Amino acid sequence: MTEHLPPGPRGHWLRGNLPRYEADRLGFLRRCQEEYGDFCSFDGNTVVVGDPVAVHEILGKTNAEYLAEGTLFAGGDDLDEAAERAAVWMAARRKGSRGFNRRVATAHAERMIGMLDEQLGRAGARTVDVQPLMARVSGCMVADYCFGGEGSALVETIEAQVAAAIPIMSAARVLPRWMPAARNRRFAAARRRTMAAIGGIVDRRRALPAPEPPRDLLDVLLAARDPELTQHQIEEVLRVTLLASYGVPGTTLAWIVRELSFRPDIQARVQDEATAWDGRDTPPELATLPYTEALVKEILRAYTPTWLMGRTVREEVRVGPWTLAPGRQIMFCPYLIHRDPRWWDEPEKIDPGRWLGEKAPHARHAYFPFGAGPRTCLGTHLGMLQLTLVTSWLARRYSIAVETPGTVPASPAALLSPAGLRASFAVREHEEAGFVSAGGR
Ligand code: HEM
Repeated sequence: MTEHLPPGPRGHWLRGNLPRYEADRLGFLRRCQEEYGDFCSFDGNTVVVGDPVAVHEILGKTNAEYLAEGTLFAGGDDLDEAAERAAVWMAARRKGSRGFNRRVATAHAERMIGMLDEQLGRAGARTVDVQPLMARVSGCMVADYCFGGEGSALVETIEAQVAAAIPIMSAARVLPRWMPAARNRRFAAARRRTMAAIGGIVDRRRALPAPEPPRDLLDVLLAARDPELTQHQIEEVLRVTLLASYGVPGTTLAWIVRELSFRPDIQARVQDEATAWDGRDTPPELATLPYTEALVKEILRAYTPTWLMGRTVREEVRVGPWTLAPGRQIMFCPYLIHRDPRWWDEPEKIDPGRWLGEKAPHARHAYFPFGAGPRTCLGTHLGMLQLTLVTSWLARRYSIAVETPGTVPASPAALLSPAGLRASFAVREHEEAGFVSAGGR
């Protein structure tokens, strides 16, 4: 078959569409869709897909016709080498996914509210930047999930690696990894430190008797049998988990903070559910927080942290009416699909209630904050649990004062975050006693 790419804006003769994209990423993608429809060439190498059914099909064929390896906009990756990396990861992922079980998640849930209290306690009465604060909370949570109490020693190392990865992940012009650019060198050094820290914890834990039941993801990975996971597989599952979830729930929490303070009606309903729970030793069951969970789903719709995703074509494929050659990049924007009036009623309105009806509030495949297909998020259940419980506890225990909540712009970089959101968190008088848990106070 001959390649047949969709049309798209011509752009500058040398720099293509990058300058206009960089000036207003979401606006540019939206305008492309309005002008060219659901399939549009960003440049001669990257195709933007806006049709949710086509996106779902692409995600479903990942590892076969498409690869999740590779970075957005980057062309010329070695496809065989990327497919090899995908196969190694999938073998580790299959075994590692056993560590994402209900028992480990429940034990972790009992500790995570204490982590939120600790971080907010450090902020005291000061007005602080919400995004980094909540990123730290989510970093502490994932480190705890992976390593229990030992995780806290790793939080700053991971934070440094994420900081080194952001300029690479959010850039629209990608430099090959072998290029000795400062940002690539910083990333490589941070990655070496992360791997050394993870390897050290795995070695120490391996030398100890295995606890029953397993307390965290590392315990589960070390206990895997028939066959056992290799050291490399264990370290890969931990590395990918730490990086994939570092900051993603935190970004969502930052948007939730904004929404709770911006919308007293929503805050009141979340508080009602939170205060109906009278246990102080165990976190509430998710089933008792339907409105809070609906708010989390709604925020993940309207402010999807992973606002832009992509795949690399591995074999010649047909995408809608177009034919793409191996090596082409596909890009799709969950943010735009989640706000498209063809698939949603009143998509610009934040309405948790839309999730409380019998029927899904959207057209088929038009909601995918956790991705889909064989590379879907491993922490979907855990992420929902973390976000719902932390939101409930935030609304119950803290009075939040946000500076200018209505004017916070969405900043689409590596993640979609509320740029410049600042707030203070004061403990409500009747909540002074706080939550009592093993990992908390
Ligand atoms: C707000 C919460 C979260 C959101 C919105 C989210 C979203 C995502 C998305 C969109 C992907 C890419 C999926 C794809 O390419 O199809 C992903 C991958 C992943 N997520 Fe999450 N995530 C969240 C929380 C978590 C948590 C709490 C963990 C684990 C502790 C986690 C672990 C992972 C892993 C390991 C992958 C890589 C999967 C692979 O490549 O095979 N995520 N996540």
